[in-house]
Amino acid sequence: WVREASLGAGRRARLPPGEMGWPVVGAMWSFLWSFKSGKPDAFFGSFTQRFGRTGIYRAFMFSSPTILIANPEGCKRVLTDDDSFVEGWPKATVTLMGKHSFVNLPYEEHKRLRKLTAAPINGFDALTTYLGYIDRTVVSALCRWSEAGEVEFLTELRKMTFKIIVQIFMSAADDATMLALERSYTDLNYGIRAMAIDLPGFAFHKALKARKKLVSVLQGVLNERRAAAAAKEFSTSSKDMMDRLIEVEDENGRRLNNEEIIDILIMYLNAGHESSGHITMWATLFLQENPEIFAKAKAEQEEILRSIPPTQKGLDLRDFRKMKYLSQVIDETLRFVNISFVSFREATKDVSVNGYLVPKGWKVQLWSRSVHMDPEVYPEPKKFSPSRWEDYLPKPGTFLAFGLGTKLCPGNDLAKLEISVFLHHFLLGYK
Ligand code: HEM
Repeated sequence: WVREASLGAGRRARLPPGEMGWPVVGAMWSFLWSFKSGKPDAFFGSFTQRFGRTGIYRAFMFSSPTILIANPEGCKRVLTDDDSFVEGWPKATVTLMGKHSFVNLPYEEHKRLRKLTAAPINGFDALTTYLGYIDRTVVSALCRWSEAGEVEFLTELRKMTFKIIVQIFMSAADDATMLALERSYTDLNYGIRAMAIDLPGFAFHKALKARKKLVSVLQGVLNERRAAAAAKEFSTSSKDMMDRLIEVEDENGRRLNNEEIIDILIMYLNAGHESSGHITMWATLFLQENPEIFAKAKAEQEEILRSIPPTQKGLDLRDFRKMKYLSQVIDETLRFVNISFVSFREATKDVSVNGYLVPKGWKVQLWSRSVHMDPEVYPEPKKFSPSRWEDYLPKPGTFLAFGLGTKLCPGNDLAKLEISVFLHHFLLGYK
């Protein structure tokens, strides 16, 4: 009531339907309960049931009055309007990713660092450079697991995708560094969407400790790099992302300090392995569970293998771009699993979205999960059906697996390539 009353009667009347829930916790219990109890759609579904299919509601979450949006037009409007909306992630996310990471940067600084870091990850040339390493890492992982008897699939996949992203960002990381980083990321991730309660027993408390470890490991690597640069011990091999971040200057000649570089690395290394590992796992399971889809995907891989000239060693990037059906399997997995189920923003001014008021200073949550599960957008949404993507170009705002606008995931093509390489080998040689 306190939050809403301060808006005044005129603005209050234009708010979307909804309720602010319990004092202090707002809708957090019901949000956490629905995910913890394996019913992730129950939370948003309860708003639709109680307040109608407006696709835009008000609630109190993560200690802030919040507008929840789950319709394609509303999501597109917010994600593409950088004047009216800035990042609005919960306190736990910003603290754990770091105040200099992309979840908290001013517009111009974000633009500059994004340009510097996105180009060397995506695009034809960059991906061609990484393909060989990805292929070798996948093949050796599959061989190792098949000899190991029983392995924990997701854990191993996360190790595999982590190895790839570490190679891209800090090429020379040794095994001990890699292991130390990877263990800490597991704890860090439990705290990222949690409430920021720094008391023993809470996920955020454990995650803060993990962040400290990550900072200390990355600080060590960074110190070594700077020392080597000072001693002019330049490596003759090509620059990795850490080198680029050390060398970049803004228009005034200012370079990034250690704190800034570490926050950017913590964010990229995390974003660059968690989701890819999960999506690879789910895509593999869906293929295994659906023999017809498996057979069709396998036939496509065999066809592509047959089409490569005998002089060509292995598949190149063009061959991966020919994998139409496999790409549909991956898109359907992204839609169906919704690993990045919600994005967070904050309104910098009063804005009208879908005819309702989003008040200045309020948080905005964009529920891509609910857009992907809306039967009016995707008929029979709970059916895993790769063929729904055949000759289908999603309208803007209807497929948000990688986001939209200036924050669109810079690793989208890299992620799809990693998943495709894995599924290629899995389909042809394993079950
Ligand atoms: C299947 C795998 C992946 C999924 C589903 C995914 C999903 C997303 C989504 C939805 C966003 C937008 C968040 C927003 O709007 O606020 C995002 C941003 C981001 N992703 Fe990914 N991502 C994946 C893989 C990757 C990889 C491989 C990398 C690194 C190379 C990466 C790095 C990032 C970064 C740095 C951002 C922040 C971009 C910015 O703020 O400008 N992601 N990702």
